[in-house]
Amino acid sequence: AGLRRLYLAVSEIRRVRFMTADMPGPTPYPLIGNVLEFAGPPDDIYDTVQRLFSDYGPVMRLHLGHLTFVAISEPDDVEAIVTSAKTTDKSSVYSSLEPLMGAGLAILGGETWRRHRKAITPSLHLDILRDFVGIFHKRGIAFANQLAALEGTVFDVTPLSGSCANNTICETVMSSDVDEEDPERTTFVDAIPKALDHFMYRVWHPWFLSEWAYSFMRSQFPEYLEVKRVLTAFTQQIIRDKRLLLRNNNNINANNKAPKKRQAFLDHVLTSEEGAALSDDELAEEVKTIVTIASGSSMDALTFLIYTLAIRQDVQERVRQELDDILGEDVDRPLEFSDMAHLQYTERFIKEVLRYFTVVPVFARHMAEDFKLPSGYVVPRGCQVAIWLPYTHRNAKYFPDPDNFDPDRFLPENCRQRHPFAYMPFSAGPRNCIGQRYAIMFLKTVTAALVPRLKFRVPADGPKHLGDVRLKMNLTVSVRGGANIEVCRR
Ligand code: HEM
Repeated sequence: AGLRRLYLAVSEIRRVRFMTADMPGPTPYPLIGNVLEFAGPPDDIYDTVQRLFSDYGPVMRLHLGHLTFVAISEPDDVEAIVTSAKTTDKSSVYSSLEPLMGAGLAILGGETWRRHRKAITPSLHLDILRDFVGIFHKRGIAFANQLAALEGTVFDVTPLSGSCANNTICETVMSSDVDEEDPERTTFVDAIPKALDHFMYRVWHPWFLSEWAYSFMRSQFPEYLEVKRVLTAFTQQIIRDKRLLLRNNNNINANNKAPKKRQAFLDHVLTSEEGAALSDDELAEEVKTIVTIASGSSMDALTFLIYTLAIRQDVQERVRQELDDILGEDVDRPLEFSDMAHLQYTERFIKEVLRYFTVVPVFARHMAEDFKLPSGYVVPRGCQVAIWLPYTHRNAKYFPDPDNFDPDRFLPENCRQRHPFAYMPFSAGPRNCIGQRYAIMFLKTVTAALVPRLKFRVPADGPKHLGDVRLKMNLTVSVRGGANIEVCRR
């Protein structure tokens, strides 16, 4: 039976290779395929994919060991993949993330994914997010104070954005105050990019996707195990703390005192009808997924936002002006949910940041059946389809003068004619980001806390133009060499 399975697997690989042979892409070597393209330093990978894509795109075939990826970028192709009910299963490479990030929504497939998605989505409803604005504001002020204390120095804002994002996520997931000084928290935030570095390394060296095979990689496996331990220990702690808090709240109720207002995401999942579909263990895995994914992506988004303000003083001034108009004399007034709709330039600015620096640059699906793309290629079953968004987001057909940073591209009159799938930093369709609105509200509120208090700039040897910013990627994109900035109080 083992031999038969091997024979079938090899036949499938040969079928995939045969059916993708006429697609554009670099010439593969036998067995290893195109992995040598990525043999340089890991920090080069982003530039390598961009280079390959401009040579071969908008549809490109890559063989990585036994896996074949078809990378797409044209909005019609992307739309077909992300909206089809037949292509909701994630690429098999993501399963190697499970020990690090949990068996949660981002990784699961089939019926289990559907059940989890139904259980979780209602707990990020707008009515619930409304309650989070106060936490976003509080965390934004704490972040502003932390940055103000660094006045007179040059520093990489990335880890600090990471702590702000993680403190916020934990507080909104848990509804308890977080201990900012907790060394476990700092270790956890540091572990997220490391975890993603391991993941990326294994994608480009796919024979290490199995944990067993990776254990032979003596130079990396011990650190991998440590990262896994840190991520797991921290999320277990969150759930333990939450249980304790719920028990204490119940005791307060029993003593007939006023119960604490429930507003955390986890409270909603635990008490909602939909959330009951998840067992305790499944919920623990979801918390692990959400805390790591949300912290990691929000960290990079917040860093790009601040870095853009530092490089583009004119944009910073317009954001400040808008906040000045909304907050007036009272800079200390906490931003409220009702203010969100008035922050129109700030919203366009955030959208443009997420176009210009696509935080999640690529995501991939597994093809269970042959699938004909609108561009004409047939993607065979067993193939992985990767959506390479930086190419889409910088396509002059949809974004004229694409390397120019211009928030006004997102004025309603400038969006009307645009293909709806030309801009999708949060993906789209049934597997889109469940944290999209959360992320936008978080970024808006933190911007409103930072900009009236602080002025950002880059040091003299920093990039003069946004186009000079070099990028690197693991699962998310970040600034190569660190997002070094200076701040001064206003
Ligand atoms: C600016 C910040 C963020 C960006 C750019 C982003 C982007 C994305 C993208 C592109 C996907 C689709 C990935 C795929 O199909 O493989 C995704 C999925 C997901 N995101 Fe986000 N995200 C952000 C913030 C958040 C936040 C704050 C949360 C939670 C509160 C979150 C939770 C998730 C989850 C759970 C999924 C998986 C959904 C599923 O597969 O059903 N994200 N995100």
